Amino acid sequence: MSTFQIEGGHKLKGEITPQGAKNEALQILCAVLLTPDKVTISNIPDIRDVNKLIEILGNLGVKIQKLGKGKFSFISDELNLDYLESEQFKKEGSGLRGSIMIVGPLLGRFGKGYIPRPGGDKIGRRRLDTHFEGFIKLGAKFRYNREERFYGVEAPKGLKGSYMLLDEASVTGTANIVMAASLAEGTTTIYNAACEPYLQQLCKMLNAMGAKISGIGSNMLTIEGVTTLNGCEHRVLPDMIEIGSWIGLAAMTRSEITIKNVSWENLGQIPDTFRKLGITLNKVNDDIHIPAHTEGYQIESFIDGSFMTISDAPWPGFTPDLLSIVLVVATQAKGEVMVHQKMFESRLFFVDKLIDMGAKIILCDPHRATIIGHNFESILKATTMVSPDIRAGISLLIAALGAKGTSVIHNIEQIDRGYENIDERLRAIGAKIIRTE
Ligand SMILES: CC(=O)N[C@H]1[C@@H](OP(=O)(O)OP(=O)(O)OC[C@H]2O[C@@H](n3ccc(=O)[nH]c3=O)[C@H](O)[C@@H]2O)O[C@H](CO)[C@@H](O)[C@@H]1O
Ligand SMILES: C=C(OP(=O)(O)O)C(=O)O
Repeated sequence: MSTFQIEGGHKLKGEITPQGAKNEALQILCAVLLTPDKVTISNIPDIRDVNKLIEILGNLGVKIQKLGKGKFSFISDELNLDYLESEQFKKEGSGLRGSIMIVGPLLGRFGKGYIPRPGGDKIGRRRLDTHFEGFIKLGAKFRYNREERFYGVEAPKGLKGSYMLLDEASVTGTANIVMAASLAEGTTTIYNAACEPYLQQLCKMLNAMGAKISGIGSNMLTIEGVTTLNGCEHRVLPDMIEIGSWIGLAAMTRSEITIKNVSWENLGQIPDTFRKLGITLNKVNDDIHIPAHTEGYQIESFIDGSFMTISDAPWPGFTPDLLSIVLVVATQAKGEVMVHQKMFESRLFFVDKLIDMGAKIILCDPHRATIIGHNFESILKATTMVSPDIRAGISLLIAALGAKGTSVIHNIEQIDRGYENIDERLRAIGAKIIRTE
């Protein structure tokens, strides 16, 4: 278990460039399995989850070549599908959430796909019903081995397009079904589809490979199946969750920071949600400039004067992955806000650590927390803590950078799952942070 030692209370300054998006990269990497041709992908983040998925692809027989920083080519012309039934795969496949998305492409192209119960953040129940109900609608036979927690789908005669109304707008579920349906016979319509930029990017990539997908960006996707897909080149968008994390970091440390090349048109509600906390964000070309909030920042109220609530919703709503950041930033705002995490049941428990540091937070129930900001009149105290999940981890790191004294965060592997080389990048803008293995 590695550790960060963070000396808080220093102003940061400079530019930071976001990495490629973790959740997009996980989808895009799985899509390379759909074609025997070469697929070249750039802006792939060098993070634990993505590297684990690349390793799984390698073990499946995908020929992988590193072409430069974040740039790889993949050729899936001779796959070793026996790997899917090996003990090694049971271990490796369960190491991350994103591995679930190899099932759709394999089912579409080879008529079978298997997966152990995938890992990812322990932030509440994370069911997979939407994925498998979708595959069943496309004609696959489903089996689940409860003891081994191993899922399997088979369609030896191929998949047939169908209409489906998803029970929830699952991000990885939609990606999985879209990939399978691209190689099905006939037309598939997915209503209540998720439509995050991750999915828009995946659909654009599939169309570049010869798929026929329309409705991109909406919650109704129509996919006319094709018999084969070909190679393509694709570039992953900047990581909007990292961008939101750096906005929070700038506000909490009252630092002037420029976040470079953010792809403003793909940020949805993110800038305006931070503005509701009173944070000033300037659009300078495709960068976000955050001035030093020397006088602090004041949380807005709703038009009728009522108490601000920030909650998550499927895209184009506010992403649940940034609520932990919103929460930590609010601890030093002027005013009060309720954070309502609707999707996940166990993602707010990390507030205990912030309360230990002196933050005024009432955890109303597992989904809702009320934060009463200090307006920098009282600074958080340094502490020692364990990072429970990726976004709580980065939130605690931001809290530590804004706190007085030296904090220690254990289990930083959680942070490394999603943030590339974070200590080095933060040191480059003036943070005092040391990693010990
Ligand atoms: C690898 C990856 O891409 N992970 C992301 C993906 O996970 P993932 O695809 O696993 O998440 P899902 O979209 O399936 O759902 C996440 C949770 O939200 C609930 N739910 C979902 C949709 C809905 O309309 N209502 C609802 O309550 C689900 O029951 C589940 O508990 O999407 C999540 C939701 O944006 C993000 O937190 C994860 O970072
Ligand atoms: C919940 C997250 O990731 P995963 O779905 O990979 O666990 C996240 O990125 O915040």
